Amino acid sequence: MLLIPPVRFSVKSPLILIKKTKIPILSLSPSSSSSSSSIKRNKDVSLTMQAISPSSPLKSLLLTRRPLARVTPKKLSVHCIYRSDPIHFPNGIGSSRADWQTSCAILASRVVSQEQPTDKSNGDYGIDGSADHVAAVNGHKTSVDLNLVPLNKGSSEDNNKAMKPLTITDLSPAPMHGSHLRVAYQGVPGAYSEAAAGKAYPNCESIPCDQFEVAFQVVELWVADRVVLPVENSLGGSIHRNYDLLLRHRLHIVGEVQLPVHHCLLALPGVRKENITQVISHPQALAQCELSLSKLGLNAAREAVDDTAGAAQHIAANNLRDTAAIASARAAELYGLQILADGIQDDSSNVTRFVKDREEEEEGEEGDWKGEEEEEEEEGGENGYFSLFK
Ligand SMILES: O=C(O)C(=O)C[C@]1(C(=O)O)C=C[C@@H](O)C=C1
Repeated sequence: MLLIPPVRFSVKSPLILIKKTKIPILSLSPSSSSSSSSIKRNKDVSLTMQAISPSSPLKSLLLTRRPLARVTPKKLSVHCIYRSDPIHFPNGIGSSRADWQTSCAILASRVVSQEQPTDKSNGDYGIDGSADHVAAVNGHKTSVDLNLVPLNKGSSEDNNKAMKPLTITDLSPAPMHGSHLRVAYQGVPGAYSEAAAGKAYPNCESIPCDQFEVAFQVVELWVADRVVLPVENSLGGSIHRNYDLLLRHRLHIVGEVQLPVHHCLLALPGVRKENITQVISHPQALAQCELSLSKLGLNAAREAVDDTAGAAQHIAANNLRDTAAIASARAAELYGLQILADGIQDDSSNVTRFVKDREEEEEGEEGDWKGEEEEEEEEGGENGYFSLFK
């Protein structure tokens, strides 16, 4: 797993950005009512995904449609500012993925061209360059707009890209194996789900998402290749909400990984147990440490938040000197907190079971990814924790 280098909290939050992206309006449902939609169009028709960071992981993807003047297809590139390099698609097909994205941009331009304003006074997008943009179809003059991709005069390189037709390989799902597999998880860096992603897919590029729903969507939209999500804990039992999500989405379970969960009580440096009036964490983590918290003599209210590392991050961001978080030692390191107590899970063999999902396979594809799991088992992958659900 490509572990994200620890960031000091004072440093601007790490971002993953989709820059100046021209992508088609896919089956992206504006299902979230979140007001903090992360994809916006700028005035140059770009879609911009902003602020995917520990403080603000990948959020629900909402598109707003506006009248558009002109579309110039460009490549999609996803950047994480922990690393200076763009995300590469595994097994050497980076260029074909880029081509796919360019091709999608062509489709997008066809969609958005239907929204183009009727003012063509600048003659910008007529294929023949004429201002009134009258096209000939089958020898007949017609005033119907053909919605053609605009040609950049003088730029044959751009035009070649724009004219490239889609092929079957452009439509194949994201590559499966090797390094830089992109794995979505719910939470911020330091969450146990991030650790599970790294255990399930060593060398993967983990993608934090603020909600499980978003983690599912990013796989469906090929922003990520996999999602890893907790379904069961040895103390807390089944996580029903995630089973529901599995039923609702077109993702397929391809394996499981079990993660020993070792909780710590974290607070700002210098804060003592006696100062703590509130303990915040993921509800599962609170449940898994209930007895230990009492034994520690903490006279503190419990408050549930979205994920354990998010709790640690919240304390650091808001300089909360009366609040402690239950989270991992890695979260302490990432957000500059001290460990007040270590190993506070009530059961020393506290284990959470995560499943690995990928987009549902197309017909005829099954053999490939099944082989992938079998291969991992043969290699003793995940210390024998893998099992197939199929
Ligand atoms: O909050 C996190 O760090 C998570 O990864 C979620 C989660 C869970 O949903 O059960 C994962 C493992 C632990 O059991 C506690 C919390």
